[in-house]
Amino acid sequence: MPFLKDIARVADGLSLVAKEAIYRQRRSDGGNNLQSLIKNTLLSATDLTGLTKGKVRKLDKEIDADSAVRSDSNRESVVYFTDEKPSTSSSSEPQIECHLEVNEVSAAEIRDNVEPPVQATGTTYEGDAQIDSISSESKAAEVVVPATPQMKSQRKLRERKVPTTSFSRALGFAGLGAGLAWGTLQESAKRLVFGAPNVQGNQSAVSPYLSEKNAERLALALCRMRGAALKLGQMLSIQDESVVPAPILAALDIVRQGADVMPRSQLNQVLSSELGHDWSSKLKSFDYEPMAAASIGQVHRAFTKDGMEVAMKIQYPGVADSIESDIENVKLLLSYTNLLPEKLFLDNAMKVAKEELSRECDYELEAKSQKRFGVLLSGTKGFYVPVVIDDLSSKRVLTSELVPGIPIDKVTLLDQETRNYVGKKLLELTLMELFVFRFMQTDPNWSNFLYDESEKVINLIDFGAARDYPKRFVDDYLRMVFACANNDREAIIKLSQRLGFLTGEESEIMMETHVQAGFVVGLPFSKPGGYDFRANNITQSISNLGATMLRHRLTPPPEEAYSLHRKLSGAFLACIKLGAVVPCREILLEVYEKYEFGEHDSERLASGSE
Ligand SMILES: Nc1ncnc2c1ncn2[C@@H]1O[C@H](COP(=O)(O)OP(=O)(O)OP(=O)(O)O)[C@@H](O)[C@H]1O
Repeated sequence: MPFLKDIARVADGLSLVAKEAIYRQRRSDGGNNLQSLIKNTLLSATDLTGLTKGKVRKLDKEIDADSAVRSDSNRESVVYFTDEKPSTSSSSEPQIECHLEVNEVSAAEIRDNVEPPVQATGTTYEGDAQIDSISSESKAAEVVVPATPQMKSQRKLRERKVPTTSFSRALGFAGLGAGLAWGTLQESAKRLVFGAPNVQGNQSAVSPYLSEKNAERLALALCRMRGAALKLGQMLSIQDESVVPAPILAALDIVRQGADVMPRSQLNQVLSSELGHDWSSKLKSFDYEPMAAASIGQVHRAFTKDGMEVAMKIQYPGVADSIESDIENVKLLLSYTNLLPEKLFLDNAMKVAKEELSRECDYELEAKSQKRFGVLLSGTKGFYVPVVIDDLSSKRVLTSELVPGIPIDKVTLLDQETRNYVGKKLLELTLMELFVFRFMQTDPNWSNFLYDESEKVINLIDFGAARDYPKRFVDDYLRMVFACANNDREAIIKLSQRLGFLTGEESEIMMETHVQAGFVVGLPFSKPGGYDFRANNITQSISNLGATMLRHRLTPPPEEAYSLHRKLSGAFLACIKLGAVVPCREILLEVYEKYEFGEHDSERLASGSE
């Protein structure tokens, strides 16, 4: 009785709204607020379900959707500050002396000529359907996330306040839940009358919950909510269609086109409370048009008093305090949709996500990691970490030297030699982080690597997800990578048990699938000479095996694996995207030969010796 189930879902969604209303009523000091409460509740709910409100931003620069070229003729968003009149007002608005000076064109602006003006960030992983399409060099740049026709058009970015209180956020999720349920009911009714769409293998055809409209609802709500839910969505997007349904992946693509943008008043409030009311006195100019609207914060270009061009990452208010509840709300939504496979061990993934997100919201920690990476990589050719500007940074604002460069997906437009070089550097960096520093930036989002062609340098940004790995884990992990590279079945099983990927009680099919997955991952490292990432569809094979493992595994992966595998698969996907030819085995051997295994287990596995 799917129809009854849908009605139950609507009821669930509405009961979430009602629950919030009752909760709010209990907290309020009487019945006076009831009327406005009901009004606000309904407004918030319908606002999020309809998602038609909000001020559409008048961008200074228009996107040319095809060429992604932006016109820089109008820079009204840049505000200039003078020495004479530092802002001392108690209001959050900075003192504005004059507008509209014309900046010199900087390297970063040149870079922006190949980027949309407000760049959404997010984990730019591709599902297998897209990886499939990379079969030749010429196709390397054409990979796109599948989007429904409705979604393909560029979404107009909206200027909308971030819901900051836990109440308004919970209400947002409740509204979304009700909206999704209502959408499901509508879709079910449509199907009753017109019949279900007959698209083979398309999950949206199977479940009315996954209609295109609902996916769009979900995406736009995430864009408004921002924060943990959005980040979680990005994390989920690493999964392919066998795990996360295609319409949801397509919805996440909308999200990547740009989260909503904070209105100026909210932005000024954050800047004042974080850097003091005189924040503008430390700057020559500040561009209110964000360079990027990310999940946790938005990034603005500015010039310091001494003329350094900087990127200021400003956190959306409230997101740090609502991680826990946001994730619980997402979990509720997911479980009531009943869409994700049980063996995803969602609870574990959510727990890890909570920890990662709280770290990512702490920009002081990120600044520390950024500085640490700066030191670690200072002697390594080909990489640069921008300097942190301490007196313009705090727990919720992070200011760094602005660095030029194009993100990895744009490097695909450059020649083969350059793509090989960038692919090689990315793989070197990944192995160095894990096996040399034991400290890794675990967010492989392509726009976190900005390639500066003139210097042949990859500028590294975004260290929010940087973390240490214990020596013992890294020791065994290196042994396992080596076992995979050498097709050593026994060692793979032994190490997988030691690392906690297997319990030893698994079925034959699970064991075999696990070993096969190890062989596939080890393939690029298995033979000397350049490995051509265009030649084999690693991710397709892994995904097929992964689907089997999801059905048969007995234990969730060790905690370290979530971030590590995200990063490692990101490095592979980047090489695939680049269509690069990379001497992977040589890179691994160099690391392996210099590696000093810990005392706890000095045994080198037989497969480890060359
Ligand atoms: N120092 C910098 N120089 C140049 N561009 C920068 C710099 N810092 C940030 N950006 C731009 O802002 C975008 C977002 O920055 P960043 O990745 O640090 O934010 P985030 O909130 O961590 O994003 P995410 O949603 O990926 O976690 C980057 O992709 C890049 O385009």
